[in-house]
Amino acid sequence: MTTPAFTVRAPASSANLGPGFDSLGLSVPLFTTLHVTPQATTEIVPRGEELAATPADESNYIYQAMRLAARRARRDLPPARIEIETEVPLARGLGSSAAALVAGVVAGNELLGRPLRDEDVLDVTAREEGHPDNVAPALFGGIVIATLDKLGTHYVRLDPPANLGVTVLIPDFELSTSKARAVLPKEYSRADAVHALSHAALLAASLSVGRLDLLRHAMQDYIHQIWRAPLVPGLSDILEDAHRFGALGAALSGAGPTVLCFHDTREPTLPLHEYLHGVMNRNGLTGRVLDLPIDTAGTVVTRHS
Ligand SMILES: Nc1ncnc2c1ncn2[C@@H]1O[C@H](COP(=O)(O)OP(=O)(O)O)[C@@H](O)[C@H]1O
Ligand SMILES: N[C@@H](CCOP(=O)(O)O)C(=O)O
Repeated sequence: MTTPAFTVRAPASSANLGPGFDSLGLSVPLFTTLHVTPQATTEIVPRGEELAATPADESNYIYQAMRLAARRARRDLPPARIEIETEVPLARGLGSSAAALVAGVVAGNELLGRPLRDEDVLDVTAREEGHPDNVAPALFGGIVIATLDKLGTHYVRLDPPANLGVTVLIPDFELSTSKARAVLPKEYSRADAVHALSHAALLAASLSVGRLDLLRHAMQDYIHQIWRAPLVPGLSDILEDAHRFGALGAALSGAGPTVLCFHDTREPTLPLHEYLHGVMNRNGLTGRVLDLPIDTAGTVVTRHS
């Protein structure tokens, strides 16, 4: 590969964290990376097995995202060679589409000489994807609480509390976000609404002041996980039992099928890994279990001279 003019690196994200449906998420250090070189014609080069099925032409989601930046800036996108790599598994609930969207909009903005501010990038990407709980952590890193409504996108970014780490179980099967949204009810009772808003508020507050002891209670959710559980074998068991193996709290990551557990980084995670592998085995699944820190950098642009 010739040296690109610049590289954009956007992280994966874990959305919802239980009750924070469409509003609360965090970023983890698995990256989608774009290497961009201005040249006379546009060339899209997806690399690696994970991206083998993604198009190598202008219909590629990342190129479409770059054009969104140009449209927002009312400019034409200059032609470039765009090489795409990713460590984010697609359609597993780790925000691969948000990482692609954010990376693309940031790359388009960079190619245009940065006419858009971070707030514009957030607004464009949140409107496009509809899930600020993925795009805001992918853009800013850390833990983000965000709202998206007709007044725009508003957010607060938190640095992760000390000693808080993440363990993810990433099954080998794909589950598209649209399929996992289609199983959700259209309406909820007042009791469900009160349960969700009180637990989401407690979760945001607990994360902001480092009350790790409250996470397990605060992460209870009846808005989306019970409806999605039939699509994710073993999820209900993990939500019920993971605390007995060291998890500080557990949730479906995004729309699944990945499951996220919080752990205390001062404690061994081997019992949790053994438990999670056991759940997969009992349900006839294969997959990976990884310990990850919470990413704090968000999307990073590196210029190569
Ligand atoms: N790096 C990428 N390049 C092109 N398309 C991508 C990339 N990452 C994700 N996508 C698109 O996003 C889809 C997955 O989005 P989605 O179902 O929302 O799951 P996820 O939870 O991974 O975001 C993929 O099937 C693919 O169409
Ligand atoms: N709040 C959304 C989040 C989807 O996240 P993804 O990583 O699965 O794309 C939802 O729960 O539908």
